[in-house]
Amino acid sequence: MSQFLHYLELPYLLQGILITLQLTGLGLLGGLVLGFVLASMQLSRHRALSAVARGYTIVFRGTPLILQLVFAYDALPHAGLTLSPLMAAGLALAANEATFIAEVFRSGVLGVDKGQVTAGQALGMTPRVIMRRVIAPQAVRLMVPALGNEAVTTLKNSSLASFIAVQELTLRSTQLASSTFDFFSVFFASGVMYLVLTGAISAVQLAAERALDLDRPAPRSWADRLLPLRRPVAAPVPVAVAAKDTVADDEPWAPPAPPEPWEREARVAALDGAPAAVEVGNLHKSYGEHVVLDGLNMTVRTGEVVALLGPSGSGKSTLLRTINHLEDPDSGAVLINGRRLGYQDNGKPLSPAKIADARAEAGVGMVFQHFNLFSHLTALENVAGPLRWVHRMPAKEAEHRAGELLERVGLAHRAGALPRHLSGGQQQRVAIARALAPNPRVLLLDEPTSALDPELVHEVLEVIRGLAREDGLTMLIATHQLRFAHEVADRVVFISNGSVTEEGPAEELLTRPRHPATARFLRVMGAQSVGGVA
Ligand SMILES: Nc1ncnc2c1ncn2[C@@H]1O[C@H](COP(=O)(O)OP(=O)(O)OP(=O)(O)O)[C@@H](O)[C@H]1O
Repeated sequence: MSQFLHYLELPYLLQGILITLQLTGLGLLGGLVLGFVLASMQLSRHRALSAVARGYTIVFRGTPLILQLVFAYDALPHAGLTLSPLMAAGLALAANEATFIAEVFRSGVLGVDKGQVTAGQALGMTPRVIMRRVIAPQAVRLMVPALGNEAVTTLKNSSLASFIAVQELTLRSTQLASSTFDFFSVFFASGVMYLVLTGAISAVQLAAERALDLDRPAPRSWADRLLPLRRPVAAPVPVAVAAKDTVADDEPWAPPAPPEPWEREARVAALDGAPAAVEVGNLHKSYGEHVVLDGLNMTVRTGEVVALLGPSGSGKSTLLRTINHLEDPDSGAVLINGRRLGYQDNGKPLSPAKIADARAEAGVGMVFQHFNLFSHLTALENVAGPLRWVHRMPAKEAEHRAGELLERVGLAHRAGALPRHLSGGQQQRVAIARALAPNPRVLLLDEPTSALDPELVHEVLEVIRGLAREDGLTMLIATHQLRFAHEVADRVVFISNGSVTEEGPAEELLTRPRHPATARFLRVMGAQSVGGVA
């Protein structure tokens, strides 16, 4: 036992630990830098870069590290690069680790929900802003456990450097054991030293995971306070505001009646002669052989609310995404307030960064079926963030506007909540507030209630109804809610087989369809909804 304790504090072995740590640091830092480059190349749109990175990965992941160590130490001098044993081992470790770390980076980036990236694009964020504000913060959280693992692996792999005579802990332990013949005590002490080192890495990993944990409770001890990156807790909100979100049990919700004929007439008169906000001309879009939009034409006037109906798979989402240039059309044109989004004046497509700016300028807001909120941000940050990052609004002003909009959708009391702590209806209301924040001229809503439980549908419809009736916002809404379309829409456009089958005033089309396909659709959908349309 005394020998074991003696070895634990023997300077010869302690210096070995120092060299092990240097080697691990070289391997890990080099691996992180090279891994980042490799992951970026693999994720790049340029096939040549991606192919080079994959080739590198195949070679360095598919050959033993020990061969790579020997190569770096013995073969590189023939190519004119002579390195010390420590540097050669560090280089080999870094080159090998990089392939695994690149996979960690890549899976972290790919692990972020694609819907959030689409939402970022729709909000006018450039690819760089999306990477920095949406993907990276979430990818880092996904990557920490795997990176901790890689750090431990690098530390253990550093022992292979003994093959090229690097004086690290394993080599020194072997030398000591050979000279003292006290194999058990020496290797036991060496094992304990490795355990302390890997334990320290695990502790750092756990601390990082905790620091990045969005659900971390408020700090209770001084140690908690040392951890940075805590999410701010929203200030309590007056009960009067909080009460807005709840519906009393004894007050059953009933859908409001459709507008009176005079109300409809007043709206028709108000819209008469209004300029076109969205013009879609001869739009074609196919996915491979599958033709989704086949020469579709339609117009939405400023201030008009148009309900887009059609069977499942008829291309409603594709149309909305193409209007906002989230999809490239194969041919045809989309004009937003008279301007073609996504193209230069000479007809050439804009770069992704320029498209993002054009989107922000065009003022098209979008609400998605699955909400697509940024899951690492609170409700308030979801609304305020894009105002700061895209529209350069000062933080205080952005938060103030976000607070107002959350109050408007009845969610001021949930401003500090993460999306996963909100119900589906609440998430969709936050998504609507986020889309409204930059004051869009046109709002596209892609089946905003179809992912919601039936009892949550009305709270979202109430908000949209308010936008149509009180704010006079131009809206194009893909929906299966016939009663809602009847009540809110000025006009209904029915699409099937990639083009407009029938369109007309909501009242007329929903109650007296002319085309058999529309009549069939309304019969099926009407039978599914309680009470049908009327
Ligand atoms: N990225 C894609 N790649 C291949 N096919 C796609 C893609 N996006 C949509 N589609 C196909 O295009 C067709 C139209 O899809 P879209 O989502 O636009 O229909 P929809 O009318 O919105 O349907 P739903 O009412 O069910 O949401 C579908 O057959 C769908 O499978």
